[in-house]
Amino acid sequence: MGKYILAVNAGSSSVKVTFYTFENPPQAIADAQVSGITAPPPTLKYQRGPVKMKEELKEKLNTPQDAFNYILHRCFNDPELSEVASDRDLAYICHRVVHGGDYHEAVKINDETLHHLEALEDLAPLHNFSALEIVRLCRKELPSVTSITYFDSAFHQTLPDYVRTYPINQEIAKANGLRKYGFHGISYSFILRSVAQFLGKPQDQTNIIAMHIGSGASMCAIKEGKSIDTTMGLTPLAGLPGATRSGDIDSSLVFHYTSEAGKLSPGSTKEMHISTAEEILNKQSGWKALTGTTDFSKIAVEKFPSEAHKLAFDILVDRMLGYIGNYYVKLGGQVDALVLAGGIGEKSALLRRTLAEKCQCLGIAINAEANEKGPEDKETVKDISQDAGKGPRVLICQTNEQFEMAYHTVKSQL
Ligand SMILES: Nc1ncnc2c1ncn2[C@@H]1O[C@H](COP(=O)(O)OP(=O)(O)O)[C@@H](O)[C@H]1O
Ligand SMILES: CC(=O)OP(=O)(O)O
Ligand SMILES: [Mg+2]
Repeated sequence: MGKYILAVNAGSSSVKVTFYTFENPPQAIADAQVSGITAPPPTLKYQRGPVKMKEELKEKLNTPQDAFNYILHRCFNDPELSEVASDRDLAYICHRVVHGGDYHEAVKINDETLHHLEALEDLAPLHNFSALEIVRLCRKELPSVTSITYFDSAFHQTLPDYVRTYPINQEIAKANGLRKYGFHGISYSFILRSVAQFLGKPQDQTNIIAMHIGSGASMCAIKEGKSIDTTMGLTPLAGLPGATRSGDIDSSLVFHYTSEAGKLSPGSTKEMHISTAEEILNKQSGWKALTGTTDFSKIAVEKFPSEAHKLAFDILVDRMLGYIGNYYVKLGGQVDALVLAGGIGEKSALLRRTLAEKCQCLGIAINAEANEKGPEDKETVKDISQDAGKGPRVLICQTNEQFEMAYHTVKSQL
């Protein structure tokens, strides 16, 4: 069996891949990311040891599967990365799968488990299809390597019944699996472990309000190490707005938006069925619809380029504040920290400052300089609070979903 782990995080517009050593904790030996798959030309960011590069790709990569295949062969053929040159060098491939239905933990892929996961594809076609295409590709091209799927939803299996249940006909709900699942759980698991360690507390005594704010954004109330509420729902559409997602809206809105809502969208394929309503709310909304950009670094700037940019920023802040208040109360005010993670949470000092200013009534204050500076490259958790002790601390956590999967893979084999 090979000695390395390949961890794959496939999104709709980007694919992130990291190779790790099989040791505790795993060490990254190479990291590659292709983004801009939906807005060509795609770009590759590649890091091997201290060497970092970024290039625009001439290749046509239409899907996350194409991007994964490209990255895999590029790494296998890189003479400077001779440790991983073929499937013989790999012990496991870990895949992030967003929707895991009722699965509580990761599963090894075989005919039966793959079949079960394929049955879930219809519940979350926009999110699961690409990941499963990559799983299928790995089984075909790298048949000697075991694939393990990790689910974003698994962390939220602890949601109480009254949180996970939608008030609709329960027979229909049960028959169709219609409940709140919640996502970004691989990230929340990384955040919980890292923050508990940073605070010097056991995980089962740690209470936090965690925020994973990237192109998909969500929040989670963690009480004594368990998810007790989260903003996403049956699918990642619910809760906060994102780059192209509306987040919470009145569900009847979509029938006023278009009479085609229930019809299949032009983006559907033979294998992947998406309704026009899903397409509009997942792909044509969010801050892209408001401002024309999916890049939040163009929105969260001191002098907003337009009223529309300011509105997009204010909407995100408003929705986040709503959930902070909600979760603060649900945690009985016993909150160790507000934790910001994800591309935006980790990089936008303006967002953090604005939230902190508006949460002063909870005893929250941040250190302006620490906030502006943000975390160093290898600093997993950074405390940016001003007055430790008065209210919850404010922390930045540089989350890492690929690491989390590799870490659990090593741990489960020890
Ligand atoms: N300095 C910054 N300020 C605000 N947003 C930023 C900054 N740098 C990066 N981002 C945003 O982070 C987002 C990507 O976050 P990430 O968690 O990597 O996303 P995902 O995994 O969902 O693709 C993009 O919207 C990007 O514009
Ligand atoms: C669950 C989800 O929204 O994932 P991402 O942020 O990677 O799109
Ligand atoms: Mg992500």
